Amino acid sequence: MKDVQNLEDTRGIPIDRVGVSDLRYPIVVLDQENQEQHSVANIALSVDLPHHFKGTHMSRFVEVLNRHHGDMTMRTIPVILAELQERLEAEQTHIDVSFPYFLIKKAPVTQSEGLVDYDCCFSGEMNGTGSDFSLEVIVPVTSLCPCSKEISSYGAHNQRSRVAIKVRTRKKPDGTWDFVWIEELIRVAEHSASAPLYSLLKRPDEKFVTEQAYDKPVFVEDLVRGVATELMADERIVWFRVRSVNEESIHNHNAFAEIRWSR
Ligand SMILES: Nc1nc2c(ncn2[C@@H]2O[C@H](COP(=O)(O)OP(=O)(O)OP(=O)(O)O)[C@@H](O)[C@H]2O)c(=O)[nH]1
Repeated sequence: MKDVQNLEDTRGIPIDRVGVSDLRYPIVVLDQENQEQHSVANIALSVDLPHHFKGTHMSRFVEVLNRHHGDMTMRTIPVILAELQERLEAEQTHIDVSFPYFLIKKAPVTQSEGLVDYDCCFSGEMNGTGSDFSLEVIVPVTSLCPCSKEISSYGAHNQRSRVAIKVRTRKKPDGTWDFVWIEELIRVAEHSASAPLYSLLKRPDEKFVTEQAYDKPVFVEDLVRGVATELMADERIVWFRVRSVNEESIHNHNAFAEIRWSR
């Protein structure tokens, strides 16, 4: 059977990234409370393709993924990237693993438990000079406007905000990266907000979070500065990007702010 992918291409045009995307796959990630958590990821795997190759070997991406049975951590991802380099004879390999992470949240007064979902993404890259890993968590929170509260006789406009925190951690002497839990980044975002979000609130809880938000008004600028302050003080973090988008309740548009920083 002819191997078309192995034919030569004569146009002299290398391809930066080629591979598979939107591959839905069951994964297992580390969970601070329960050791591990099962989820379903949307995965993209790719490699670079030198100009003289007609095509990459797409089936091998899935073969490599299958060998790891969905075990997705900052320790297994470099191994997957190295295997992709070898199986696909590639210089550069990339992986993006996007998945929902669920946290049991206890309501502030009744302690009623409910699950809140957080969009997360592990991204990894490996090339001839080294490797890179980043973790991103998008944390929905409440923000209540300081200006609205100050100028109004009563009430203040408030809304849901999505705080996206993407971090890179310090590389240790053994070549692995310092570890940061998803839960830690969720807490950092919630510390900067007017109030956290919950899935289950009884009336005493609703009263609590309503007054909690009113007592802690924050601009979108305060949200990102609060996160930045905490991450800058964390020696494990060597780079971060924090971006908050407020789905403004008084406008038909959003407010946003972003800080990028490296140590
Ligand atoms: N490079 C490339 N492959 C494609 C494209 N469309 C489909 N394919 C894939 O080509 C794959 C088969 O090629 P290979 O992965 O090389 O399969 P193979 O040659 O049997 O396996 P190896 O011996 O490991 O190379 C199929 O799984 C298709 O998904 C495309 O546009 N480009």
